[in-house]
Amino acid sequence: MYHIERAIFDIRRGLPVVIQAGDQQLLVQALEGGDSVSDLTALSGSRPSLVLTRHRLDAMGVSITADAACLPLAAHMDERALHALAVAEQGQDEAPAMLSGLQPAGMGERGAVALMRRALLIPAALIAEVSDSAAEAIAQRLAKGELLAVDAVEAEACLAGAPGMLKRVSEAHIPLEDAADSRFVLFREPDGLREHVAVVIGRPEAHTDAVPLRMHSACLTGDLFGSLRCDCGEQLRNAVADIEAMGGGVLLYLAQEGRGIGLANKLRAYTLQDGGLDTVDADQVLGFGDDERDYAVAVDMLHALEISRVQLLTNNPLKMQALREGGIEVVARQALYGRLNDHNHRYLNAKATRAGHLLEDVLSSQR
Ligand SMILES: Nc1nc2c(ncn2[C@@H]2O[C@H](COP(=O)(O)OP(=O)(O)OP(=O)(O)O)[C@@H](O)[C@H]2O)c(=O)[nH]1
Ligand SMILES: [Zn+2]
Repeated sequence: MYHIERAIFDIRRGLPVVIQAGDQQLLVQALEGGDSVSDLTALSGSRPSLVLTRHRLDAMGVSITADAACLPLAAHMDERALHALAVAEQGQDEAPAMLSGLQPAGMGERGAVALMRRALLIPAALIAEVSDSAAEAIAQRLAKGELLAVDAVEAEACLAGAPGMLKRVSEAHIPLEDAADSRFVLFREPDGLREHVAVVIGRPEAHTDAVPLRMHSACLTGDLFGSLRCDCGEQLRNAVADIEAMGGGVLLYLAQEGRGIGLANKLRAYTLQDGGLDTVDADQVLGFGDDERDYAVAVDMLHALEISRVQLLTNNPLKMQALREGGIEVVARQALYGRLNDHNHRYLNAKATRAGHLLEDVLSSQR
């Protein structure tokens, strides 16, 4: 894991890393850099390919069964065309004509996309096989520590986290406006990349039955700034007040900004939504699935807090399912709403119709 986390930092800085897939060596780079194609061509001695996810290809009208596919880049393809293919910031796509020659992604290519996802970048990768003529120079750079090499299998597994390895780091009493007796407990994932907070309200252990629980995914725009595009800020505050009124419980504040795609990608998705896409389609155009969140970390936090039976404050059936699959007993669900407004009603409608969220009550109040 040690190499993987360092590789993620290099990738986020726009540097190439080597992925070792069997006896094949691939150079991998994110798309968010500058002259990445020419740099990668020079370094590898071969022509790069672009790895795109099934979701991204689907959005361009190409259906594949594998998770990702690889497009050899034509010599004339410039950075702008590449970005149109992978990033889609311009909105709907001019891309399909450029998609001939797709090949199934191998282990190395899949590992590359997993690294991009974990790094919260666009889930597409530039990739080039290290040619015989470049092998010696690459070996020297690896030996000097100027380049990092990671194993393809480890790269592909980097999204799964390390169950049971979450570190409880620090805690403090933080009186909240709606819940004066609150304690923030900070947890850090073993690779050091993400931190999550459990807000322990009152004395959850006093519940002899199920502990009131909110699992809240971070939303900088809504939680902190009161963005009207979503209902997160109000849900967050209402959850604290509800848990206090229920006699105490826990709110898990999870580092899953933008349903796990990260803030940079959420802002891209918002721009695509301004062009007419709904919240699910916008994520798909960027290359993501309907919901990229994994709640294993929440299950770990509950284990650390010795909580195994909960009443969950949510409208999202996937959260209940994920907890049950993680061995937590969800004995009841309580709805949790924010207010509808002119800016968020399309978002909430899409959550209900596309993602199965239980929002009938709040949406029907507007009809
Ligand atoms: N990708 C993406 N994420 C969004 C958008 N709007 C809000 N979000 C994110 O969606 C998540 C919402 O989190 P939650 O409120 O915990 O979860 P939920 O799935 O709405 O379910 P409940 O609130 O529990 O019913 C946050 O991470 C937000 O940042 C959007 O348009 N696109
Ligand atoms: Zn939000």
